[in-house]
Amino acid sequence: MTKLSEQLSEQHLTELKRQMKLYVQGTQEIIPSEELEAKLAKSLLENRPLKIKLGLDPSAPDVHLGHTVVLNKLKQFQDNGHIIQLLIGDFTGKIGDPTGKSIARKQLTDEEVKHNAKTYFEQFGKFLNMEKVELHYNSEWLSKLNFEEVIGLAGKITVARLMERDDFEERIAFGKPISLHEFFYPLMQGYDSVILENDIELGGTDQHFNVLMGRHFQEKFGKEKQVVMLMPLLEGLDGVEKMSKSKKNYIGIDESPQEMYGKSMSIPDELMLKYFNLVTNFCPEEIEDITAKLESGSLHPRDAKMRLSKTIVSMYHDEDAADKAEQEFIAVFQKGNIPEEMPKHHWSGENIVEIVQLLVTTGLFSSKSEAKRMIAGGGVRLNGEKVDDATLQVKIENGLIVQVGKRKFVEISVK
Ligand SMILES: Nc1ncnc2c1ncn2[C@@H]1O[C@H](COP(=O)(O)OP(=O)(O)OP(=O)(O)O)[C@@H](O)[C@H]1O
Repeated sequence: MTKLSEQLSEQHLTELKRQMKLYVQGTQEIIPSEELEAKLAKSLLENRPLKIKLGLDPSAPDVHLGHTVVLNKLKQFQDNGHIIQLLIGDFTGKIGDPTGKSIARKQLTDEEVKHNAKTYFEQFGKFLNMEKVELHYNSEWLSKLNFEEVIGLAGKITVARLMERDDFEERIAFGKPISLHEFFYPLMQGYDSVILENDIELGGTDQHFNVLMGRHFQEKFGKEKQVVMLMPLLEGLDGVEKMSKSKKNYIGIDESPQEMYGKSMSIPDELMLKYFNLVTNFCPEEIEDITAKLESGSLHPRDAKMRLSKTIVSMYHDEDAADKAEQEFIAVFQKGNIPEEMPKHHWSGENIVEIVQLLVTTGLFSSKSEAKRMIAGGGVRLNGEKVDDATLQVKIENGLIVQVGKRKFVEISVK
């Protein structure tokens, strides 16, 4: 217990414990945890809300479930009366955040930055009360620094400290260039915290280096140091890589109920509990219950995943849409039925064709060898019948339904 918390009333102490428990839940790392407790204690004593910063690189305008991991944590703070500061890195966006990239990112134009930022705000309204959110653009202060001030800022950090960043180390090791301006990215992100005087900065664990810069520079400028809270990274549909727009392994929060449901059903079983933890609002007891039932075998993983998928759809659409998406999924994939609507392919070739050629011509595969592999794996059906033979000659008929895996369908139409 900190000294400050000793000055708290019983009521405040209970509140402090409640909030600490909430914020710690699901968070991967708090640097340092005792400072978070001290800041919360002070906030209760002085009846002053804390300021929580989230920095956003405006190069990714589509909010996906990965982003919601940090957004849900922000919402907890907002629900408890704290102030959310969203910082759009419009100035830094022009440089390009090198995090996780082995080459320099392309620089964005003013228009691109503005458009992307606007899209972010619209989508964040699904989580946060935007009327209470403070919006900041770092061009407000960064574009005003003169060269002397920039040199002053650079004098407050060593090159060795900047070189600790993994992707810089990697690029040097592989002989790839790093431009000097890229070194300024973490400096600017740190300086944002000096200006915003935020108490906490939130981010995914991939932001570890950047958010620590805020602590470093606030101290150098004689300010109270921010606490850093890092959220675990949510893997995408492939189950391996971080969910990310550029990796195309994401579930966007603006996607249709059917798309969202289908994509959620395709995540690997091993990731299910992580998704329950990070992207739903299930309480720890409910998740423990699901875990125990899965372990004992009394809950089938498919049923648990259906519950997850339905929850995700109802969070971003509504219960009715979630029910409908589920019913459709059951009809199509579990009973082996085919959907009412599917893409049509107007056939203009021979009326007898080899199955692999049919799969390539309809665009279901880009090569015959890929198509052959799928047939060998039992993933191709014609009018619901499994195809075992990759040399099968198919008679083209109007209304023929070609199916690949559980979710891809094409209907052939012949004029
Ligand atoms: N898959 C994820 N899991 C958890 N947090 C994430 C994930 N993707 C992004 N975040 C977090 O969301 C915040 C905003 O991220 P940012 O705008 O840099 O997106 P990004 O990582 O570039 O996304 P993308 O790779 O899809 O373009 C950061 O704190 C980042 O760590």
